Amino acid sequence: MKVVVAPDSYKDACAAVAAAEAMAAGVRAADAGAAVVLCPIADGGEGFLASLVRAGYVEARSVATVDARMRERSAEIGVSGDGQTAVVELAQAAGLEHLAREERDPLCTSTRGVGLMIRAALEQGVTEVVLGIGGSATNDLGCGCAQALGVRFFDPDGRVIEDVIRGGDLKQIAGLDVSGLDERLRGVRIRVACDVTNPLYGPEGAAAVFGPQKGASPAAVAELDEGLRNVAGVIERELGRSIASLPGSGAAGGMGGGAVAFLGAELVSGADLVLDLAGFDDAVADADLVLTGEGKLDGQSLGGKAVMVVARRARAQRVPTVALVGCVGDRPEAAVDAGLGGYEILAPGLSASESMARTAELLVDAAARVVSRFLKQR
Ligand SMILES: Nc1ncnc2c1ncn2[C@@H]1O[C@H](COP(=O)(O)OP(=O)(O)OP(=O)(O)O)[C@@H](O)[C@H]1O
Ligand SMILES: O=C(O)[C@H](O)CO
Repeated sequence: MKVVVAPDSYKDACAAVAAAEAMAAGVRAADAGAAVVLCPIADGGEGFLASLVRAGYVEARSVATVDARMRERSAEIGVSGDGQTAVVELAQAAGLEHLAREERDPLCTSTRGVGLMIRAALEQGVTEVVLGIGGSATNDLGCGCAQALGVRFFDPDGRVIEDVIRGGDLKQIAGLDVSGLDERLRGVRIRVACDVTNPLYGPEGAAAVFGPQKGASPAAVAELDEGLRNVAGVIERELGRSIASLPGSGAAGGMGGGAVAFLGAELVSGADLVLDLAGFDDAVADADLVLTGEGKLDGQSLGGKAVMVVARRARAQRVPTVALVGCVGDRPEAAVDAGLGGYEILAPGLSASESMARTAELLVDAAARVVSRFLKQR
């Protein structure tokens, strides 16, 4: 038999790549001759590139960039085997993890380094850029990134802002000009995998929800929120694009919205993107079964959830999907009604903490159980 294993991460318990390896071991324990294809899933945040490299979807190349406080640093981008697609992870440049606690202040940080990495990707001659965003130290709506790629911003007196734009500068922006955008971006498709679906501003927006973890005080949050609102208005007026309530617009301090407005990017589910890179649809075409999974399966907001994306794509080729889950929340049957073939709880008898500590090992057993049952029923 052939099984495709495509788990999400089990938050706080097991990374997606390790989960996929454990599932594969379980499949082989039940059927030594089984062919197994591993397609672990990742969201756009920190670790996006590393997991795509580990999964073998892209190869890492070293590039020069700057961190959120504009200090030079070396980072990595990923390039696919055919040289057509580059993967750029925002957190490699503008990640919060590169700043010491006292350096964290989204009024003073910028996504300039992300723009430099996109430039490096364009130098490789790719036709597609996949940008993973999240885990940022920034709240600049991607203006620093756009500036590095040729977008010009103007102050209320109509003067070009020459300094690198940081979160604290957003409220001064009164105009912009995208005509100087790097020409190589034309004809390059940019897709953005966001780690969250928040809108740009307001109570659920980038500054209010993620500003504090980046070091913003309540006053700074209010200032950043006002800045995001201001630039969204400028974008709407000058580019005719409304980004405020796009889901994911508020990811990475507004980088999601900025990528759409300045770079013509599409915001997509990380799961769909990763499955494309992994060649999931081709792998499923002649498969008998798909295994997916996550920490907790519940019936709420099933839309963009990785396990449901996997189930939908497998079902389109009439291949059943079973989710191996640590535990269930509210109404897990809703997932089954929405197209999941079924779910298997790793170890219903164990306490949550014990189950979490032993996730990888329990995944081997659960995958073996599901496959044995599947073979018996055939
Ligand atoms: N092995 C496990 N056994 C029991 N519970 C687990 C296990 N692994 C994770 N969990 C539970 O699942 C929770 C995380 O759920 P999940 O991995 O689905 O992430 P999420 O953030 O809820 O959802 P999503 O990744 O879809 O955004 C953990 O906080 C924990 O309560
Ligand atoms: O970078 C951030 O702001 C968070 O990870 C949400 O995207």
